[in-house]
Amino acid sequence: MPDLAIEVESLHKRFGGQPALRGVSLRVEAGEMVALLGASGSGKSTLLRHLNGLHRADAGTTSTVRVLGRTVQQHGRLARDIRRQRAEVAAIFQQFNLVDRLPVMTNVMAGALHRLPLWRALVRLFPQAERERAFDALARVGIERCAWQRASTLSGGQQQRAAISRALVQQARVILADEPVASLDPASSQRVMELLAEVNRELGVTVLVSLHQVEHAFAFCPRTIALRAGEVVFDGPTHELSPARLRALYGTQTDELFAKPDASPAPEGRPEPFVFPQAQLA
Ligand SMILES: Nc1ncnc2c1ncn2[C@@H]1O[C@H](COP(=O)(O)OP(=O)(O)OP(=O)(O)O)[C@@H](O)[C@H]1O
Repeated sequence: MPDLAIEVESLHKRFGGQPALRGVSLRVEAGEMVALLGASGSGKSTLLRHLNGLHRADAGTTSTVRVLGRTVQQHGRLARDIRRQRAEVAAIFQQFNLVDRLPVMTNVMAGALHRLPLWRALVRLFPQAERERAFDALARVGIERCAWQRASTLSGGQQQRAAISRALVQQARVILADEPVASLDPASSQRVMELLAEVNRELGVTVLVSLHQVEHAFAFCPRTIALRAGEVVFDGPTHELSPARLRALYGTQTDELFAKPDASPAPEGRPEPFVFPQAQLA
């Protein structure tokens, strides 16, 4: 296994002439859990989408992306074996992770498609071993009872947990999670972040998770990379991101990075979500 899971060198991306990423460079070691923090429009999704080749960097730049030691793209050209590379990299989005009309189990087993012969994949005929793997993965995230429900009947938090189980079935070595908790209530957000941290800690999966809100970075990610207007403005231990430092980095956008206080209590047996004291922001 390579020491570096993710290497980005001088990544540039423009949309319609407007820069979205301006020379981003970063490295993530295998086994790290890193938060990608930034206010709306700072370039988090755009960066993540370059890591699995869903976006191509600007042609004519020296932009380079390597994941798990293999080149994903260079100078705006995708690697020829990009599909094979994606097999080891799972993407979890804010929503629309699942095919609504299919059972949860089928959605989760889709993580195994890259291991199946084409004819089995086409008719979705999954061997028993893959079914068992999928069931174990659902049990790990605590939604095995939903296995045969349509995906559309799951709550937002359960859908994210199903997406994590699919990543487990995929046997991904890197998880790129793009604001996976942005549309969830505090308790569900906490659970989804706990699960990502557990997968990182217990299975050694590298996790790069983009977050709007700094509280989750403090609670779950030892390291944070912060973006502002397409540039890395901080890369270091999360605990060094004091409110004063955030204020210096983000100015009037700082408030966007903190959760609004929530009156509803956390469910029994779960810790209260971390809330950074708002007073310190002033
Ligand atoms: N497909 C696209 N076409 C045109 N502009 C885009 C596209 N995707 C992103 N952008 C622009 O690039 C910039 C960065 O957007 P991006 O979605 O990466 O930010 P973000 O940090 O993920 O924001 P959010 O937290 O709101 O999701 C923004 O100005 C956005 O409008």
